[in-house]
Amino acid sequence: MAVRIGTRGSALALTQTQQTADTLAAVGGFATELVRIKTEGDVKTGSLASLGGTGVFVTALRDALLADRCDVAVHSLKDLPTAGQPGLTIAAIPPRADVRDVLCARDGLTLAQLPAGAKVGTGSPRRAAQLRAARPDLEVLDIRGNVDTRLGRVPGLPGNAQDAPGDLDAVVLAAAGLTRLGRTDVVSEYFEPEVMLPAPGQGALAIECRIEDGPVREPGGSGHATGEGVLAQALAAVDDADTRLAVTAERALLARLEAGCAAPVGALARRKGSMLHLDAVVCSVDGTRSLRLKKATDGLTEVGATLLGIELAEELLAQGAADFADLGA
Ligand SMILES: NCc1[nH]cc(CCC(=O)O)c1CC(=O)O
Repeated sequence: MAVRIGTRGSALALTQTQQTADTLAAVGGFATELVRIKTEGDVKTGSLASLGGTGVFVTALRDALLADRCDVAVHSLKDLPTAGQPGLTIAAIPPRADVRDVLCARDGLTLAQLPAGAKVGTGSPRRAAQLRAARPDLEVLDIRGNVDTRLGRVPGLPGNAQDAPGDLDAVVLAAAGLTRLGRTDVVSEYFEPEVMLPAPGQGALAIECRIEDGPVREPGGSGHATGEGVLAQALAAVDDADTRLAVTAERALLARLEAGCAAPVGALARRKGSMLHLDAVVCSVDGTRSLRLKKATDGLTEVGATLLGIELAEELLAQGAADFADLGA
């Protein structure tokens, strides 16, 4: 019987779920079948920030797993609330894609080349704050919708109809989504993490399943003791230890800040040799205040990564991050 893989219906979700399904099928030697699940985030309109609550894209997929309507769900890790779901486990975190945010501007313009007053769209307070910090003279607008809808608002981007009207000069998106969709031709600039720190978990996927179907995880360890089933073995095989460590640190920071998915918080952990380095920024949404700190650890275990995230969050809080940033957003 085929392993049922739950997915949202957006082009990005379908693409990344299909790619993950193909990898699992190849590694595990079993058949897979995609099951489409509608989520609250797909149904409601209004700004993403105003939808409120974390995980609008996630709840329906989790419900489907718990109700045995699918066996596996593939999430964008940055959309996954830091609180786990009883009965489910993040069974695998595959190797991370490009973590950067990108500018998709008309006429191939870079951020520095956009004229004063140019309209830049993003639904993310984190991106808005870092954009405003870099270019206070821009008009940053709150937008939402799937990747194609956002790109469609910038006239003349590759892939948009020639005569399509657009109301924005640029939008900011994640490189990872565009890469998965094969749409990096719309990118006019890749933002290095020094300019814009990505969201915790950006560029990574989380493969979730019911606990009893997943690999048996070693608490405090960095690896897996593999469970019995073919699905558990395939999940353990696609898990990437360095990506798991990095996102563990980023998400521990977010959790300790008690910050929601729409909070103006950027974080990026990277392993270099025997050290795990974590950079984090907390901003006021108007871009006038920000606090950016970094910290490293040689504790390359999930416990070490978690402590790194908690300690850096506590340093941010001790220096007043909660006073100027709306962490509850
Ligand atoms: N919030 C929507 C979302 N969730 C994950 C991605 C991109 C892929 C990723 O970061 O893994 C996107 C679109 C975007 O931010 O451009």
